[in-house]
Amino acid sequence: MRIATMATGGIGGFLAVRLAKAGHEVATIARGPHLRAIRDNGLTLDGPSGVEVVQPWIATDDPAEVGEVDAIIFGVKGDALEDAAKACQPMIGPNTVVVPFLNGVEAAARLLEILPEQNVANGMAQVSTTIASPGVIKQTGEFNVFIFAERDSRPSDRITALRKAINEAGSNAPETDDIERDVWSKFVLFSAVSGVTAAGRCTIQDIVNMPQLGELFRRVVTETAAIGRTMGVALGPDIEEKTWAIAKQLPPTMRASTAIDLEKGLPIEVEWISGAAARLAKKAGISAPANEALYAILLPHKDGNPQQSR
Ligand SMILES: NC(=O)C1=CN([C@@H]2O[C@H](COP(=O)(O)OP(=O)(O)OC[C@H]3O[C@@H](n4cnc5c(N)ncnc54)[C@H](OP(=O)(O)O)[C@@H]3O)[C@@H](O)[C@H]2O)C=CC1
Ligand SMILES: CC(C)(CO)C(=O)C(=O)O
Repeated sequence: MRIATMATGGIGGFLAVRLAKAGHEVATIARGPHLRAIRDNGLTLDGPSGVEVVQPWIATDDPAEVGEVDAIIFGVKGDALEDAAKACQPMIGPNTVVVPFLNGVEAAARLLEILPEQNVANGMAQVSTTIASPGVIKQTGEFNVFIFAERDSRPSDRITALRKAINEAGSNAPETDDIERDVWSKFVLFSAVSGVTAAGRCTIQDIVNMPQLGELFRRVVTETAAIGRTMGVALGPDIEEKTWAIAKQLPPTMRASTAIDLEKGLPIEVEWISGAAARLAKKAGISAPANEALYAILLPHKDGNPQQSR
């Protein structure tokens, strides 16, 4: 397949290495020192199963150099979505599928404001990866699951082809019969992991061990699940308990990317996580005080602290 990563950070870079290794033509869209390092030294994935290096089919900051592709792995931080969507237009043909893996529940709808309806799918990722240094993607832990589908979850050849490519490349892309439920299920978990580990400057272990943090976590989970249900998402009746059980199984020292970015003084995706929960709750006419409080606490740090991140 011809696949582009827009862009080539934690999500795009991980899949770019796996898919290029498996023989696909992968175009990596990147910029600045990261692009220069990919061009000079290849793209490296440093993970628990070792170090892999690939030379992408094309590495560029100009999607026009790539032309039409079969699929675009769409992974940028929430605030970069609109610019990235506009920039990737030259790679989109009538049957190109654009799969967003952003955290939150609004990426597909936001893409639809910019890209043709026929091109936009929906997805979510469970993996822990980051750009460790220019040209190098670091994976923490073994888990790497990518769930995606057409927005209405109907089967399609292009989704089947991309799933097959990702599965054959050694990652995990299971089928789903309801992508909206899956995106929301991750949001139920992530709104709590993100909000509490970032605002509490704490780990999963602290949440599990400290009753006060555990209580806050469970309140966020309950609120976010209620928002989803009010919006008509078919979340299971036991998602609250299941989410707490999942939290207890997460690596004890884990924190959300939001917490890690906050600590590094980088911009954080608060608007698309705690902020989205607060905003969607208001729209649905229900109250979400825990999400609102976490949003307010994190909001001053939304744009990061450039002095700290230097
Ligand atoms: N990484 C992970 O483990 C997971 C991430 N997610 C979600 O996936 C999304 C993507 O995360 P992740 O991949 O980690 O993010 P990263 O910050 O690692 O990567 C995003 C990359 O996109 C680049 N970029 C943004 N806009 C453009 C553009 N217009 N042209 C070229 N490059 C661009 C950024 O470059 P620059 O630095 O120059 O801006 C950066 O290199 C987020 O919503 C995240 O929450 C979800 C699950 C797991
Ligand atoms: C919690 C995790 C690592 C799960 O994929 C995540 O999505 C993030 O921190 O951004």
